[in-house]
Parts: sequence; structure tokens; C-alpha cells
Amino acid sequence: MAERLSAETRKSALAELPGWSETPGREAIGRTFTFRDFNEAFGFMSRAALVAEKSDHHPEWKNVYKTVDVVLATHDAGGVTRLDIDLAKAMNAIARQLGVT
Ligand SMILES: C[C@H](O)[C@H](O)[C@H]1CNC2=NC(N)=NC(=O)C2=N1
Repeated sequence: MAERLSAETRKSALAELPGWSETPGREAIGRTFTFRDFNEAFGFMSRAALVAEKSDHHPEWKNVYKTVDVVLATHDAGGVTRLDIDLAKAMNAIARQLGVT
């Protein structure tokens, strides 16, 4: 089972994750992605969903038109683990391919 990261490790991991920040009021990280339109937002979600399924690690996310709000935490560990950092990195890579840095 993935180990919960300390506040210090979480903060240094966030420094490598453009656009991501701590979620106020809970041990989690979050980012809002804004795409060109709904089609690209949903395309992002489709691709990220495949990565999540493959890693058995799933996001908490909400899509409104061209925005996707994402919160990542490892429920089993009660905080942020490497799994969340890796999924955030993968999401940033997918977004970059869609022109969103
Ligand atoms: C049994 C299965 O491995 C677990 O329920 C997985 C599924 N996806 C998950 N996703 C997230 N974000 N946290 C978890 O603890 C988690 N656990």
C-alpha cells in the first residue's frame, strides 16, 4: 500500500507539478484544467481515465463545459501518496498534448 507523504515531501513534489496546489481543508492536491472546448475537456478525461484504471488509482473530478476540476488523494492512505503525484504528472502530460500547459 502506498505510504502517505509528509507535508514537506508533498510540498516539494508540488514544486514539480505546474498548476497543482494543496487542497484547502484536506490532505489532497488539486488543479483546474481549462481546455478549448467540451470536446477537448472530455478527451482529456477519457485518456486520464484509462491511466487511472491501469494504475487502479482514481481521481475525484468535476467537468463543467471546458473545465475539469481534479482533486487527488489516496483514500486508503488518508492523504497524498506517490500514486497521486504520478497521476498528476500523467494528467499534466495529457493536458500538454492538448495544448494546455
Ligand atoms: C481495491 C482498490 O485497489 C482500491 O479501492 C483503490 C481504487 N482506486 C483508488 N483511488 C484513490 N484515489 N484512492 C484509493 O485509495 C484507491 N483505492
